[in-house]
Amino acid sequence: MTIRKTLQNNLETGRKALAVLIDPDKVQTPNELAPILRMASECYVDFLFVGGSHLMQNNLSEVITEIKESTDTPVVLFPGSTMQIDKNADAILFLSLISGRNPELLIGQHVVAAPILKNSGLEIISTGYMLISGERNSSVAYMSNTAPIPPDKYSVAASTAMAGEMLGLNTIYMDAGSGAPEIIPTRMISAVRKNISLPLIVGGGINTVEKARKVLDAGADVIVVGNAFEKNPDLMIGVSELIYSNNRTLDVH
Ligand SMILES: CC(C)=CCC/C(C)=C/CC/C(C)=C/CC/C(C)=C/COP(=O)(O)OP(=O)(O)O
Ligand SMILES: O=P(O)(O)OC[C@@H](O)CO
Ligand SMILES: [Mg+2]
Repeated sequence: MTIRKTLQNNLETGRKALAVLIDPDKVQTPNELAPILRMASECYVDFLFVGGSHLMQNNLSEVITEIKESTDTPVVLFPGSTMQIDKNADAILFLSLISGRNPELLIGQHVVAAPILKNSGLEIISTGYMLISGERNSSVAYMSNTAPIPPDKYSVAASTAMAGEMLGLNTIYMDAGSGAPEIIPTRMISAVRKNISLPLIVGGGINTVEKARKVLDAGADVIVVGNAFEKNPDLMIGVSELIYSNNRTLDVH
């Protein structure tokens, strides 16, 4: 089954999913990934997202090879640019930065990437990527040269997601930015959830089980955790149990 289909089924059944974000820049040699990959294979992890807003090292393909050697969990590229395409992954979030007004990130890089992706064998998951601002400027906001949506503008967020759905995108990804001190306000997540019927991915600043619960309860279908697992891989146990306990209840019925 494709990842798109899995996400669509999850939306219909109420299943939730956990994506662990691996930043290739945070490892000097691929074997440094061992602790996080071991933890991910022991926990209930649905996807491994791989990418960064800006990569300093040219090690994406090595990192993906290492991941593929140690786990069957689907690897989904989460690219900051067209340079982050690797056909050994399973899928790619084909991000269009719909919260911004930078044409390069709305459609420009997509035109460049399209012929390469077409022959890559990667599953393409078109994704309306929405940055939400917090008290700190995120790497993505800076790198993309775009203004994120203010955290109290719920109707702007909902309308942006609705437009993404009407344009035919497969998913919406709301991101507070990597390492954000606060998660996206739950009222904003709910406002988006109520107005679209696409799988909703939410990430940025999820660094406790309680924050993960809030984001899931507000309506996220997939939560993405990066920084917190890099600092403390053991946190994956609690967060994945939260997802598992939600999904297990659904299996019983
Ligand atoms: C069309 C293709 C193939 C590429 C373009 C993709 C687009 C439009 C990207 C939009 C903007 C962007 C730069 C997104 C990057 C998102 C990302 C991988 C964030 C991961 O977090 P970091 O911001 O790297 O975290 P750290 O600051 O912790 O390193
Ligand atoms: O690193 P964290 O804060 O978990 O963020 C994950 C991801 O949504 C960033 O783009
Ligand atoms: Mg990074």
